[in-house]
Amino acid sequence: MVKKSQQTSAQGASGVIVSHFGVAVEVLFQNEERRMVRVKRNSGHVVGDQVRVVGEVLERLPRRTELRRSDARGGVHMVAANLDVLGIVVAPGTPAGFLDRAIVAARAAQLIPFIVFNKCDLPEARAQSTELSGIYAGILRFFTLSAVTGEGLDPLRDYLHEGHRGAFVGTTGVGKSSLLNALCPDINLKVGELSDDQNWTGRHTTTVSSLHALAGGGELVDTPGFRDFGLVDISTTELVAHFPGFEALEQNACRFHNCRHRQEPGCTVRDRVGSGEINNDRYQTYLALLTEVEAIEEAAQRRHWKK
Ligand SMILES: Nc1nc2c(ncn2[C@@H]2O[C@H](COP(=O)(O)OP(=O)(O)OP(=O)(O)O)[C@@H](O)[C@H]2O)c(=O)[nH]1
Ligand SMILES: [Zn+2]
Repeated sequence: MVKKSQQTSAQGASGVIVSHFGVAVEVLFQNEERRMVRVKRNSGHVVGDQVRVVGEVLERLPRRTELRRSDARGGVHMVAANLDVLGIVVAPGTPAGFLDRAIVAARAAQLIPFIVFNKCDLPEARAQSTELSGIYAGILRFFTLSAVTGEGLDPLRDYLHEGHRGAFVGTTGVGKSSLLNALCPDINLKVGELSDDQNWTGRHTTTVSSLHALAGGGELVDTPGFRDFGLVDISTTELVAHFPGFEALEQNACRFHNCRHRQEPGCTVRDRVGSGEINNDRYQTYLALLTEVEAIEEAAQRRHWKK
């Protein structure tokens, strides 16, 4: 009997990268087989990459989406490929502005964002979750839950079971790990098993990132290196195109195609704020964020000119 993976070895067998150990990746093949394949450090492969394996050579197939992060020194790193959705996790006390930025960044990366308001068991959670769901629940999926007590987890499970592949982002301490553990109980177990394999993982087991299939459908990517880092900075163009609250705006609604919706004549956004169709609070939040993003862009330009 020739195994299916051997039959297809000439053209290569295709699969998806489900774990990354720095010097090796684990590939899950279409026939459900799993195998480790060595890669060069910084080879550019990430979890979620669709690959073809010929012998020991990995060929990466084109990506649908890319999730990237920036580090403290402004470097940009790829986190995961081919995600569909991005769960933006907040909890009581999350700084205002984080949500809008994260939503814009997700949409710019062609991921569908959804919001998880975690720690709803805390007494101070109620007022803030009501306020945020009032703003966002009409715009995107909004889940209020507690990763610790399990309250409110089922609607999120159902959403993921629709077949989405996603990951969670959020500031430190909002409960991303707790949420992953609650949704995929096998997560700790898996990491433990793999770290016994010293030949492949060596000292680098702590940086492993992995893709987990949920029993009822859907997949979640655990991205340990992502926890403390922000999403890649957004540009003014992305902000204008993706700000939550401006969804109903048709393309080229304003007189100028590159309208920033501030002072420009013929600005449909300002008209709609005037008529109440666009919420004024949302508009003011947009203007504040626009000013901030412009300042970041100008500072980057100045650094560029000095070089
Ligand atoms: N009360 C309450 N506490 C929670 C909940 N979820 C997480 N926590 C607590 O919040 C703290 C941080 O949780 P983590 O899951 O480590 O948060 P994280 O977002 O992964 O944090 P980083 O790894 O630093 O980014 C822990 O003490 C958790 O026990 C929740 O639903 N309710
Ligand atoms: Zn405008």
